[in-house]
Amino acid sequence: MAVYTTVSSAALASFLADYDIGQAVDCQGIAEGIENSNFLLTTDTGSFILTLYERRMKAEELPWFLGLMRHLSARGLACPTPVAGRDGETLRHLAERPAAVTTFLPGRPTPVIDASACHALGVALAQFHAWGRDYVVERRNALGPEAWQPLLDSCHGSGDDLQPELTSRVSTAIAEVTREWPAADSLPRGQIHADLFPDNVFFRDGALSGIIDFYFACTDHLAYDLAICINAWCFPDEARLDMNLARALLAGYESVRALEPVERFHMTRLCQGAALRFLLTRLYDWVNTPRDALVTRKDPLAYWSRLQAWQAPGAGFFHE
Ligand SMILES: Nc1ncnc2c1ncn2[C@@H]1O[C@H](COP(=O)(O)OP(=O)(O)OP(=O)(O)O)[C@@H](O)[C@H]1O
Ligand SMILES: N[C@@H](CCO)C(=O)O
Repeated sequence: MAVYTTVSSAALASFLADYDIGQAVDCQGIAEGIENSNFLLTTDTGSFILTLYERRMKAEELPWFLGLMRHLSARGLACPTPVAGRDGETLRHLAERPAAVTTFLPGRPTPVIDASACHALGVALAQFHAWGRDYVVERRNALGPEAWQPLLDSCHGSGDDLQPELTSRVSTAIAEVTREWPAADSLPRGQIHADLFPDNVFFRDGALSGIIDFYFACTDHLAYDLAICINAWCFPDEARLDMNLARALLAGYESVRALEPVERFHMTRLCQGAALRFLLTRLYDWVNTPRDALVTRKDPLAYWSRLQAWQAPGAGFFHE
C-alpha cells in the first residue's frame, strides 16, 4: 500500500481551487509504491497523479526533483510533468504534507521482459542522460559508495538471519568494490534516474509510454544508471545474466549515446556496486519493516546473487 495520509473532500476542493485543472470528480488511493502517498485524481478536465510526500523525503530537495521532471518532459522525455497552480508554483501543501500534482502517464509495466522492452528501455535511459545534461544543479547520490558500510552497520548483523555470514561477506565486498570505484571526474557524469526498475517503466501497445518515480534521481556516473538497469532487467532467474537482454539494452542505449571505452572498462565494477546498493537498502528495509506492515518487503538475497554473478571469474561482456 502507499496511502499513508488521507485527504478529505473539503481539503481537496480547497487545494484544487488554487489550480486551473477543474474540480475533483474522483480521488483514488494507489496501492503500488512505498515511499509516498499517491492518488489517481480525476477532475472534470482530465486525469492527474496527486502525490503527498511522506517522511523519508526531504522537503528542501523536492524542487530539484520536480524541476528535473519539468526539464526532461519539456525536452521530450515521456515522464510526468508537474502541474503548476495559478501562482506558478508546483510544490504546494495538502493535509500537512508537501504535495504536487503531475500529469498522468498512460500504460502499465511490461508483463514480459524481452529484448524489445530492454532495447526501448535503453533508448529512454540514454535520452534521460542526454537531455539531463543541461539541468545543471547537482544532487549528491545519498546512496553512493560512502553510504554502503553505514547502511550495513545499521542492520546490526541481522543479515546473518537470512544467510549465515552474510554480514561479513557483504562487508568484504563493500571494501573491494569501493576501493576500485571510479572517481567522480573519471567517467561521464550527469543526472541519473537511479531506480529505473520494471515497475517504473510503462508500456502501451508494445511501445514504451513513459517513465516515473524520479525520487532517487541524483547526479552520478551515467554508466552507473545503466548498471542499475542491467541488474534490474537482465537477470530473469536472479543469478544469471541474460546476455540477449543485456545486449538489447546496451544497443538501445548506444543508439542514442555511445559508451566511452573508459565506461566499458569500469562497467563490471559499476554493476557490482549497483547490486550492493539495492542489496543494502533491501536489507535495511527487511530489518526495519515490521512483518505485519502492509508494505511488501523485497528480497535482499536476489541482489546478493547478482553481486556474486558479477564477481565470478570472467564476468562481464562489455568489451565484446
Ligand atoms: N505519472 C503517473 N502516471 C500514471 N501512474 C502513475 C504516475 N505516477 C505514479 N503512478 C502510479 O502510482 C504508483 C506509485 O508511484 P511511485 O512508484 O512513484 O510511488 P512511490 O511510493 O513514490 O515510489 P516507490 O516505488 O519508490 O516506493 C505507480 O506504480 C503507478 O501505478
Ligand atoms: N526499486 C527498489 C525499491 C524502491 O525504489 C528495489 O527494488 O529495491
